[in-house]
Amino acid sequence: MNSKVGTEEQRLGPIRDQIDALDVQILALLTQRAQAAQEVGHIKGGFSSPVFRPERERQVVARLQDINQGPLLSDGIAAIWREVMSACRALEARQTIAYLGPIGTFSEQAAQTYFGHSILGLHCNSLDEVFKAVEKGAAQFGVVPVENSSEGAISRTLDLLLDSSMRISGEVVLPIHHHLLTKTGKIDGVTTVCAHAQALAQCQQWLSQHAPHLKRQAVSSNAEAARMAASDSSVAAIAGDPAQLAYELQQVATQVQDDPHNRTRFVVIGNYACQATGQDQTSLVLSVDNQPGAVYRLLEPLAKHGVSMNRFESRPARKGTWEYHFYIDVAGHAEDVKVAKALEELKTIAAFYKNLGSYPHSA
Ligand SMILES: C=C(O[C@@H]1C=C(C(=O)O)C=C[C@H]1O)C(=O)O
Repeated sequence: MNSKVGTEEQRLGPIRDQIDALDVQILALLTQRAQAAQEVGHIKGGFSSPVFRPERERQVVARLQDINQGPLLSDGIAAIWREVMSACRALEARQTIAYLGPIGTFSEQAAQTYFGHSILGLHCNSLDEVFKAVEKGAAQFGVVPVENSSEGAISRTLDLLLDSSMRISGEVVLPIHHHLLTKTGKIDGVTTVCAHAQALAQCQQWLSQHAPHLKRQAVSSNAEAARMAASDSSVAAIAGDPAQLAYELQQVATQVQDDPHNRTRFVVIGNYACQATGQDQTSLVLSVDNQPGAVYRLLEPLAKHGVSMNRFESRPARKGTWEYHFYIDVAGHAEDVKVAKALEELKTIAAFYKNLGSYPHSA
């Protein structure tokens, strides 16, 4: 039979029938999966154990990516199962996730990318509020930005991580593309460009070159800037796709961030201690006495035990002296043998030592 015979509709018809039949089978299997998740929920309920197990979800996805033979791509498998697990998890108990609001922030996108869409979002006005919401139990987890590839560390998050009792249980990296947005897509009559201070900094060269006459005003979030632009025709916002969609704005200019590869790393904070997956990272805060060679000695145990360092960041200790806290991410879980040995030695060397948590590393 010549498969090229017939009109487009005639040829698509049987394939669509096949897809419809497959969807019914997928739904039947998803229903069984959801029932199994409900059973897990009942058992966990009896033991009062946590609903969300990031390391288990990581393993579910990794195993499927491993056996996948295509044509679905690995990213596609991750995206599909993220939502499947999110919906199944919500049957155990819908998780409340705190992040910097309002609707349309990159933090919201990060939360949805990490937890899927079957969550309750708790919109906070500041990073401090996100930490408070999780600390007092109003949310099970929070999602906060920790570093940007153009602008470096989000210092408020680093300070809050140091002071709070929350631990890190996950991370998610998002590409950050900013647009210049107004209600009409035109710039006439606009006098002020609003955005979060971080976004203004990430777009400063573009603004100086293309819109030097606009007054730059920092506001609490890019989404807040978008909300303002939607109601005030003298305001343009710098914000991303989620905010543009949420506030029905038009692009005056697309991708105005100075670095086309601009990315932000977010961490998931909560009370949960992740078990090892074999692909983990551990975040530490350390300080040393102000002596020659102190930082060198601090890093020696890592080198000695073959533990690689993924990040090294310093931040003033805020004591009025020239002392610093070092935020160090190392590869591996704190319970991996070589990491455990290195950390034991680090503890004896460091003037201050805090383990922020071990969690599945986002590749
Ligand atoms: C089903 C479980 O609970 C949650 C849902 C999961 C899923 O749908 O695969 C996996 C881990 C948990 O976040 C479990 O703990 O196994």
